[in-house]
Amino acid sequence: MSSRLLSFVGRTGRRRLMSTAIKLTTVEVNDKTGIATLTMCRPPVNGQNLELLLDIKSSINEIKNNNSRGLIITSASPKVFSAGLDILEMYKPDQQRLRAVWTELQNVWCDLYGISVPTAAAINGHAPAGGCLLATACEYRVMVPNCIIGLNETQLGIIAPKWLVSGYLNILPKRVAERALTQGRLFTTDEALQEGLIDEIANSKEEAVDKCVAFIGTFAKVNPVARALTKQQFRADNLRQFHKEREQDVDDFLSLVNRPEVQKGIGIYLEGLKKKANKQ
Ligand SMILES: CCCCC/C=C\C/C=C\CC/C=C/CC(=O)SCCNC(=O)CCNC(=O)[C@H](O)C(C)(C)COP(=O)(O)OP(=O)(O)OC[C@H]1O[C@@H](n2cnc3c(N)ncnc32)[C@H](O)[C@@H]1OP(=O)(O)O
Repeated sequence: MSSRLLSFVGRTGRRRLMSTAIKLTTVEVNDKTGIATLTMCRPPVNGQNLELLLDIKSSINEIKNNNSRGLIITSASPKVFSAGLDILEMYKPDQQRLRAVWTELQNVWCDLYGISVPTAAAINGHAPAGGCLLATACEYRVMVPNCIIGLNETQLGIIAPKWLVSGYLNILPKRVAERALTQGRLFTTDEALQEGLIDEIANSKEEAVDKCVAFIGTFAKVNPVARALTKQQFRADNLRQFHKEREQDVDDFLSLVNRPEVQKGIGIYLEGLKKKANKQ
Protein backbone atom coordinates (compact mmCIF):
# COMPACT_ATOMS: atom_id res chain seq x y z
CA MET A 1 0.00 0.00 0.00
CA SER A 2 1.42 3.41 -0.86
CA SER A 3 0.20 6.66 0.55
CA ARG A 4 -0.47 9.80 -1.42
CA LEU A 5 -0.98 13.34 -0.18
CA LEU A 6 -4.31 14.74 -1.34
CA SER A 7 -4.80 18.47 -1.18
CA PHE A 8 -8.29 19.87 -0.58
CA VAL A 9 -9.85 23.10 0.66
CA GLY A 10 -11.73 22.62 3.94
CA ARG A 11 -14.82 24.48 5.27
CA THR A 12 -12.63 27.18 6.79
CA GLY A 13 -11.26 27.85 3.33
CA ARG A 14 -7.84 26.53 4.37
CA ARG A 15 -6.00 24.07 2.18
CA ARG A 16 -5.52 20.76 3.96
CA LEU A 17 -3.29 17.84 3.15
CA MET A 18 -4.65 14.38 3.74
CA SER A 19 -2.70 11.18 3.45
CA THR A 20 -4.68 8.38 1.76
CA ALA A 21 -3.71 4.78 1.31
CA ILE A 22 -3.60 3.66 -2.30
CA LYS A 23 -3.52 0.00 -3.22
CA LEU A 24 -1.27 -0.82 -6.15
CA THR A 25 -3.07 -4.08 -6.88
CA THR A 26 -6.70 -5.15 -7.13
CA VAL A 27 -8.25 -8.57 -6.62
CA GLU A 28 -11.53 -9.43 -8.32
CA VAL A 29 -13.17 -12.80 -7.84
CA ASN A 30 -15.54 -13.95 -10.57
CA ASP A 31 -18.74 -15.21 -8.89
CA LYS A 32 -19.40 -17.78 -11.61
CA THR A 33 -15.94 -19.33 -11.97
CA GLY A 34 -14.54 -18.61 -8.49
CA ILE A 35 -11.29 -17.48 -10.16
CA ALA A 36 -9.47 -14.46 -8.73
CA THR A 37 -7.77 -11.91 -10.98
CA LEU A 38 -4.88 -10.02 -9.41
CA THR A 39 -4.17 -6.83 -11.37
CA MET A 40 -1.01 -4.76 -10.90
CA CYS A 41 -1.79 -1.05 -11.10
CA ARG A 42 1.40 0.97 -10.79
CA PRO A 43 1.69 3.14 -13.91
CA PRO A 44 3.42 3.50 -16.20
CA VAL A 45 5.22 0.13 -16.21
CA ASN A 46 4.43 -1.67 -12.93
CA GLY A 47 7.99 -1.11 -11.76
CA GLN A 48 8.31 -3.36 -8.72
CA ASN A 49 9.03 -0.96 -5.87
CA LEU A 50 8.60 -1.90 -2.22
CA GLU A 51 4.95 -0.84 -2.08
CA LEU A 52 3.92 -2.75 -5.22
CA LEU A 53 5.68 -5.88 -3.97
CA LEU A 54 3.96 -5.61 -0.57
CA ASP A 55 0.59 -5.22 -2.27
CA ILE A 56 1.18 -8.19 -4.60
CA LYS A 57 2.10 -10.28 -1.55
CA SER A 58 -1.01 -9.23 0.35
CA SER A 59 -3.22 -9.90 -2.70
CA ILE A 60 -1.76 -13.40 -3.09
CA ASN A 61 -2.49 -14.02 0.60
CA GLU A 62 -6.02 -12.69 0.19
CA ILE A 63 -6.55 -15.15 -2.68
CA LYS A 64 -5.05 -17.98 -0.60
CA ASN A 65 -7.55 -17.27 2.15
CA ASN A 66 -10.74 -16.59 0.18
CA ASN A 67 -11.17 -20.09 -1.30
CA SER A 68 -10.64 -18.92 -4.88
CA ARG A 69 -10.41 -21.72 -7.44
CA GLY A 70 -7.50 -20.17 -9.27
CA LEU A 71 -5.34 -17.07 -9.66
CA ILE A 72 -4.75 -15.01 -12.79
CA ILE A 73 -2.13 -12.26 -12.66
CA THR A 74 -2.27 -9.37 -15.12
CA SER A 75 -1.61 -5.64 -15.43
CA ALA A 76 -3.71 -2.49 -15.68
CA SER A 77 -1.09 -0.85 -17.95
CA PRO A 78 -1.99 -1.02 -21.64
CA LYS A 79 1.49 -1.93 -22.93
CA VAL A 80 3.46 -3.40 -20.04
CA PHE A 81 2.82 -6.42 -17.82
CA SER A 82 5.73 -5.43 -15.55
CA ALA A 83 9.13 -3.86 -16.27
CA GLY A 84 10.62 -5.79 -13.34
CA LEU A 85 12.25 -4.27 -10.31
CA ASP A 86 11.92 -0.52 -10.09
CA ILE A 87 15.47 0.45 -10.91
CA LEU A 88 15.14 3.62 -8.82
CA GLU A 89 15.00 1.36 -5.75
CA MET A 90 18.53 0.23 -6.60
CA TYR A 91 20.04 3.61 -7.42
CA LYS A 92 21.72 5.44 -4.52
CA PRO A 93 19.58 3.28 -2.25
CA ASP A 94 18.55 3.54 1.37
CA GLN A 95 20.09 0.32 2.72
CA GLN A 96 17.17 -0.78 4.88
CA ARG A 97 14.67 -0.19 2.11
CA LEU A 98 16.87 -1.99 -0.44
CA ARG A 99 17.00 -5.01 1.89
CA ALA A 100 13.22 -4.88 2.23
CA VAL A 101 12.73 -4.64 -1.56
CA TRP A 102 14.74 -7.76 -2.26
CA THR A 103 13.16 -9.63 0.67
CA GLU A 104 9.69 -8.77 -0.63
CA LEU A 105 10.61 -9.82 -4.18
CA GLN A 106 11.65 -13.16 -2.66
CA ASN A 107 8.38 -13.34 -0.71
CA VAL A 108 6.26 -12.60 -3.78
CA TRP A 109 8.09 -15.23 -5.79
CA CYS A 110 7.81 -17.99 -3.20
CA ASP A 111 4.15 -17.19 -2.44
CA LEU A 112 3.18 -17.19 -6.11
CA TYR A 113 5.35 -20.18 -7.02
CA GLY A 114 4.11 -22.21 -4.06
CA ILE A 115 0.39 -21.36 -3.96
CA SER A 116 -1.74 -24.50 -4.23
CA VAL A 117 -4.49 -23.23 -6.59
CA PRO A 118 -3.87 -23.20 -10.37
CA THR A 119 -2.11 -20.03 -11.53
CA ALA A 120 -1.89 -18.33 -14.92
CA ALA A 121 -0.40 -15.10 -16.24
CA ALA A 122 -2.32 -12.97 -18.74
CA ILE A 123 0.74 -11.15 -20.05
CA ASN A 124 -0.85 -8.13 -21.67
CA GLY A 125 2.42 -6.34 -22.44
CA HIS A 126 6.20 -6.43 -22.02
CA ALA A 127 7.57 -8.68 -19.27
CA PRO A 128 11.34 -8.33 -18.87
CA ALA A 129 13.31 -9.48 -15.78
CA GLY A 130 11.08 -9.33 -12.67
CA GLY A 131 8.05 -9.25 -15.01
CA CYS A 132 9.17 -12.56 -16.47
CA LEU A 133 9.79 -13.82 -12.93
CA LEU A 134 6.11 -13.33 -12.03
CA ALA A 135 4.93 -14.95 -15.27
CA THR A 136 7.21 -17.98 -14.94
CA ALA A 137 6.18 -18.54 -11.32
CA CYS A 138 2.72 -19.36 -12.72
CA GLU A 139 1.63 -22.65 -14.27
CA TYR A 140 0.42 -21.18 -17.58
CA ARG A 141 1.17 -18.11 -19.70
CA VAL A 142 -0.83 -16.34 -22.39
CA MET A 143 0.74 -13.30 -24.04
CA VAL A 144 -0.35 -10.57 -26.45
CA PRO A 145 1.59 -10.10 -29.74
CA ASN A 146 4.61 -7.88 -30.38
CA CYS A 147 5.96 -7.80 -26.83
CA ILE A 148 9.09 -9.04 -25.12
CA ILE A 149 9.66 -11.44 -22.25
CA GLY A 150 12.79 -12.89 -20.66
CA LEU A 151 15.50 -12.66 -18.06
CA ASN A 152 17.89 -10.02 -19.37
CA GLU A 153 20.06 -9.71 -16.27
CA THR A 154 23.38 -10.59 -17.96
CA GLN A 155 22.72 -7.80 -20.50
CA LEU A 156 22.64 -5.49 -17.49
CA GLY A 157 25.90 -6.96 -16.17
CA ILE A 158 24.22 -8.74 -13.26
CA ILE A 159 23.48 -12.35 -12.41
CA ALA A 160 19.99 -13.63 -11.73
CA PRO A 161 20.10 -15.84 -8.60
CA LYS A 162 19.11 -19.51 -8.77
CA TRP A 163 15.59 -19.07 -7.38
CA LEU A 164 14.89 -16.35 -9.90
CA VAL A 165 15.94 -18.70 -12.67
CA SER A 166 14.11 -21.78 -11.40
CA GLY A 167 10.77 -20.81 -12.98
CA TYR A 168 12.60 -20.62 -16.31
CA LEU A 169 14.07 -24.05 -15.78
CA ASN A 170 10.63 -25.50 -15.05
CA ILE A 171 9.49 -24.40 -18.46
CA LEU A 172 12.40 -24.40 -20.89
CA PRO A 173 14.72 -27.23 -21.82
CA LYS A 174 17.99 -26.75 -19.87
CA ARG A 175 19.96 -26.07 -23.02
CA VAL A 176 17.59 -23.33 -24.18
CA ALA A 177 17.48 -21.82 -20.68
CA GLU A 178 21.29 -21.77 -20.37
CA ARG A 179 21.71 -20.08 -23.72
CA ALA A 180 18.95 -17.54 -23.10
CA LEU A 181 20.27 -16.68 -19.63
CA THR A 182 23.89 -16.34 -20.68
CA GLN A 183 22.81 -14.13 -23.59
CA GLY A 184 20.32 -12.18 -21.46
CA ARG A 185 17.89 -12.88 -24.28
CA LEU A 186 14.54 -11.14 -24.47
CA PHE A 187 12.11 -13.25 -26.53
CA THR A 188 9.47 -11.72 -28.76
CA THR A 189 5.96 -13.11 -28.27
CA ASP A 190 6.37 -15.39 -31.32
CA GLU A 191 9.80 -16.63 -30.20
CA ALA A 192 8.50 -17.23 -26.68
CA LEU A 193 5.71 -19.41 -28.07
CA GLN A 194 8.10 -21.31 -30.30
CA GLU A 195 10.48 -22.07 -27.39
CA GLY A 196 7.66 -22.92 -24.97
CA LEU A 197 8.23 -19.96 -22.65
CA ILE A 198 4.58 -19.04 -23.14
CA ASP A 199 1.70 -21.41 -23.85
CA GLU A 200 -0.58 -19.36 -26.07
CA ILE A 201 -0.90 -16.03 -27.86
CA ALA A 202 -4.03 -13.89 -27.48
CA ASN A 203 -4.99 -10.82 -29.47
CA SER A 204 -6.11 -8.77 -26.47
CA LYS A 205 -5.93 -8.71 -22.71
CA GLU A 206 -9.55 -9.91 -22.50
CA GLU A 207 -8.77 -12.88 -24.73
CA ALA A 208 -5.65 -13.61 -22.68
CA VAL A 209 -7.70 -13.65 -19.47
CA ASP A 210 -10.32 -15.91 -21.13
CA LYS A 211 -7.61 -18.35 -22.16
CA CYS A 212 -6.23 -18.34 -18.61
CA VAL A 213 -9.74 -19.04 -17.30
CA ALA A 214 -10.03 -21.94 -19.75
CA PHE A 215 -6.69 -23.35 -18.54
CA ILE A 216 -7.78 -23.16 -14.90
CA GLY A 217 -11.09 -24.76 -15.95
CA THR A 218 -9.19 -27.88 -17.08
CA PHE A 219 -8.80 -28.73 -13.38
CA ALA A 220 -12.52 -28.52 -12.64
CA LYS A 221 -12.89 -32.27 -12.33
CA VAL A 222 -9.56 -32.91 -10.61
CA ASN A 223 -9.48 -33.39 -6.86
CA PRO A 224 -8.00 -30.09 -5.59
CA VAL A 225 -6.01 -31.69 -2.76
CA ALA A 226 -4.44 -34.26 -5.08
CA ARG A 227 -3.70 -31.45 -7.56
CA ALA A 228 -2.12 -29.24 -4.90
CA LEU A 229 0.07 -32.02 -3.50
CA THR A 230 1.21 -32.97 -6.98
CA LYS A 231 2.13 -29.36 -7.73
CA GLN A 232 4.00 -29.18 -4.42
CA GLN A 233 5.97 -32.32 -5.28
CA PHE A 234 7.17 -30.69 -8.48
CA ARG A 235 8.12 -27.41 -6.80
CA ALA A 236 9.35 -28.53 -3.36
CA ASP A 237 13.03 -28.91 -4.28
CA ASN A 238 13.30 -25.39 -5.66
CA LEU A 239 11.49 -23.95 -2.63
CA ARG A 240 13.65 -25.91 -0.16
CA GLN A 241 16.82 -24.69 -1.87
CA PHE A 242 15.47 -21.13 -1.88
CA HIS A 243 14.71 -21.16 1.87
CA LYS A 244 18.23 -22.44 2.59
CA GLU A 245 19.81 -19.62 0.63
CA ARG A 246 17.42 -16.70 1.01
CA GLU A 247 19.32 -14.77 3.69
CA GLN A 248 22.65 -15.12 1.96
CA ASP A 249 20.90 -14.09 -1.25
CA VAL A 250 19.76 -10.79 0.31
CA ASP A 251 23.31 -10.07 1.52
CA ASP A 252 24.73 -10.89 -1.93
CA PHE A 253 22.17 -8.64 -3.62
CA LEU A 254 23.00 -5.73 -1.31
CA SER A 255 26.72 -6.05 -1.72
CA LEU A 256 26.38 -6.27 -5.52
CA VAL A 257 24.08 -3.26 -5.81
CA ASN A 258 26.33 -1.19 -3.56
CA ARG A 259 29.46 -1.70 -5.64
CA PRO A 260 30.54 1.64 -7.13
CA GLU A 261 30.83 0.19 -10.65
CA VAL A 262 27.30 -1.29 -10.39
CA GLN A 263 25.92 2.05 -9.14
CA LYS A 264 27.58 3.74 -12.10
CA GLY A 265 26.05 1.16 -14.46
CA ILE A 266 22.57 1.61 -12.97
CA GLY A 267 22.87 5.40 -13.39
CA ILE A 268 23.80 5.01 -17.05
CA TYR A 269 21.01 2.49 -17.63
CA LEU A 270 18.44 4.83 -16.05
CA GLU A 271 19.61 7.71 -18.23
CA GLY A 272 19.24 5.48 -21.31
CA LEU A 273 15.68 4.54 -20.31
CA LYS A 274 14.76 8.18 -19.81
CA LYS A 275 16.31 9.28 -23.13
CA LYS A 276 14.42 6.50 -24.92
CA ALA A 277 11.15 7.51 -23.25
CA ASN A 278 11.68 11.19 -24.16
CA LYS A 279 12.31 10.33 -27.82
CA GLN A 280 8.99 8.46 -28.14
C1 LIG B 1 19.62 -2.19 -14.25
C2 LIG B 1 20.73 -2.56 -13.43
C3 LIG B 1 20.27 -3.32 -12.22
C4 LIG B 1 21.46 -3.61 -11.37
C5 LIG B 1 21.09 -4.44 -10.18
C6 LIG B 1 22.30 -4.92 -9.55
C7 LIG B 1 22.33 -6.06 -8.90
C8 LIG B 1 21.13 -6.93 -8.78
C9 LIG B 1 21.49 -8.34 -8.68
C10 LIG B 1 20.65 -9.25 -9.06
C11 LIG B 1 19.34 -8.76 -9.48
C12 LIG B 1 18.78 -9.56 -10.57
C13 LIG B 1 17.34 -9.26 -10.76
C14 LIG B 1 16.90 -8.14 -11.30
C15 LIG B 1 15.47 -8.09 -11.58
C16 LIG B 1 15.01 -6.89 -12.32
O1 LIG B 1 13.83 -6.86 -12.54
S1 LIG B 1 16.05 -5.60 -12.80
C17 LIG B 1 14.98 -4.56 -13.81
C18 LIG B 1 15.20 -4.85 -15.23
N1 LIG B 1 14.18 -4.25 -16.05
C19 LIG B 1 14.45 -3.79 -17.26
O2 LIG B 1 15.59 -3.83 -17.71
C20 LIG B 1 13.30 -3.18 -18.05
C21 LIG B 1 13.57 -1.78 -18.43
N2 LIG B 1 12.42 -1.21 -19.13
C22 LIG B 1 12.17 -1.43 -20.44
O3 LIG B 1 12.85 -2.17 -21.11
C23 LIG B 1 10.98 -0.71 -21.03
O4 LIG B 1 10.62 0.31 -20.16
C24 LIG B 1 9.74 -1.62 -21.27
C25 LIG B 1 9.37 -2.41 -20.03
C26 LIG B 1 10.03 -2.59 -22.45
C27 LIG B 1 8.50 -0.74 -21.65
O5 LIG B 1 8.82 0.09 -22.73
P1 LIG B 1 7.91 1.37 -23.04
O6 LIG B 1 8.44 1.94 -24.30
O7 LIG B 1 6.48 1.01 -22.96
O8 LIG B 1 8.16 2.34 -21.79
P2 LIG B 1 9.42 3.30 -21.54
O9 LIG B 1 10.70 2.56 -21.75
O10 LIG B 1 9.22 4.56 -22.30
O11 LIG B 1 9.32 3.56 -19.95
C28 LIG B 1 8.30 4.43 -19.42
C29 LIG B 1 8.82 5.02 -18.14
O12 LIG B 1 9.09 3.97 -17.19
C30 LIG B 1 10.44 4.02 -16.76
N3 LIG B 1 10.92 2.65 -16.51
C31 LIG B 1 10.91 1.61 -17.36
N4 LIG B 1 11.34 0.49 -16.77
C32 LIG B 1 11.64 0.83 -15.50
C33 LIG B 1 12.14 0.09 -14.38
N5 LIG B 1 12.41 -1.23 -14.43
N6 LIG B 1 12.33 0.77 -13.24
C34 LIG B 1 12.06 2.08 -13.14
N7 LIG B 1 11.58 2.83 -14.16
C35 LIG B 1 11.38 2.21 -15.34
C36 LIG B 1 11.17 4.71 -17.91
O13 LIG B 1 12.38 5.28 -17.45
C37 LIG B 1 10.16 5.75 -18.31
O14 LIG B 1 10.20 6.76 -17.30
P3 LIG B 1 10.04 8.31 -17.68
O15 LIG B 1 11.23 8.67 -18.50
O16 LIG B 1 10.03 8.99 -16.35
O17 LIG B 1 8.74 8.41 -18.44
